[in-house]
Parts: sequence; C-alpha cells; structure tokens
Amino acid sequence: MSENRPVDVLIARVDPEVPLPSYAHPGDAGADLVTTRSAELAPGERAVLPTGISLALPDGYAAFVHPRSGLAARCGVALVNSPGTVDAGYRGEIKVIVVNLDPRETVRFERFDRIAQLVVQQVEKVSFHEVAELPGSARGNGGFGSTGTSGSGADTTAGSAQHHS
Ligand SMILES: O=c1ccn([C@H]2C[C@H](O)[C@@H](COP(=O)(O)OP(=O)(O)OP(=O)(O)O)O2)c(=O)[nH]1
Ligand SMILES: [Mg+2]
Repeated sequence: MSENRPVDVLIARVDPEVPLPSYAHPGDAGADLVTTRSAELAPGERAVLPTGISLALPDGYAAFVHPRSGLAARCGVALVNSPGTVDAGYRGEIKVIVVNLDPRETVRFERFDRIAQLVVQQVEKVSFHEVAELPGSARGNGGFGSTGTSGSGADTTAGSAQHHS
C-alpha cells in the first residue's frame, strides 16, 4: 500500500471556541464542520451558517463542503451548492449553505452541531485550447439519460423509472 501522509493545512479560528474539524475515523475522507450559530429552518428554508474556521490550502488543492448523510436521511437537510468549493486562495470564514428539504418538520441546529463535512483534494489546473471540432468518442453527444435507466444497458426508453405528476 502506498504511503498516505497527511497534508499540512494551516487553519485559523474565527470563533476562538470552535472545535477544529476532525475525522471521525482514520479512513474517513471528510472532516466534520460545525456551525457556530444556532439556527432554525422551516420546511423549504435555507441559511448560510458560519463554521468558525478559515484555511490556507496549499496551491494545487481545494476543499469541498459536502453534506452529512445522516442529517440528510434523518432530517432532509441538504446543501444548496453541494458540494461547495473552497478555493486555495480563499482566506475568509468557510460558510455552509444549508436547506431544509423536509416538507413538514422544522430543523434546529445548536451551536457546534456538526452540519457538513470538508473533503480536501488535489485539483488539476488545465489550459483550454480551442479547436473547431473535437475528436470523436464512444459516447459522442449522448447525455442526460441517453443510456437508459434500466439495468440492461443502452436503450431508447426511459427504463422503468417514471415521473408521476
Ligand atoms: O460552500 C461554500 C462554497 C464557497 N465558500 C467560499 C470559498 C470559496 O473560495 C468562495 C467562493 O465560492 P464560489 O466560487 O463557489 O462562489 P462564487 O459565487 O463563484 O463567488 P466568487 O465570485 O467569489 O468566486 O466562497 C464557502 O465558504 N462555502
Ligand atoms: Mg467562484
């Protein structure tokens, strides 16, 4: 197995009491982020919640703010811009744009509740080279369900999943 040494990332607390992001288990990809402000979200309501931390990511890295699955499954809480992108050059406080997608229940967050998780990744920089025509590929222009939705591979029907209105 290849060595997987942690990358050193500088972090500053905007809120002096905030717990630093931490991985719940050694193999986890996401480190949990908390809100420093309590909040109540009615069904359909969204809020921009502060996490109390800011980062200086190394050049060539970005951090992505992902939802927490438990919160999504239990309470219907999603991130509006999922995943949020934190640029390496961003020095401001990391914020989390939460939305309550539950049709009936209000969701309440207390100070220091874990609301999202931060995944730090290396990202490629590319240079874009304009051409008149792109090289061909097996997929071509097919997108948005062009391979169907059933298990049997490519077809022209929408498969068994249908939208009911
Ligand atoms: O969930 C998020 C997403 C972004 N950010 C911060 C870090 C990021 O570097 C900055 C800008 O984010 P983004 O580029 O997604 O937003 P924009 O609307 O394009 O703003 P800008 O014009 O500042 O790039 O906002 C957060 O704190 N949380
Ligand atoms: Mg931007």
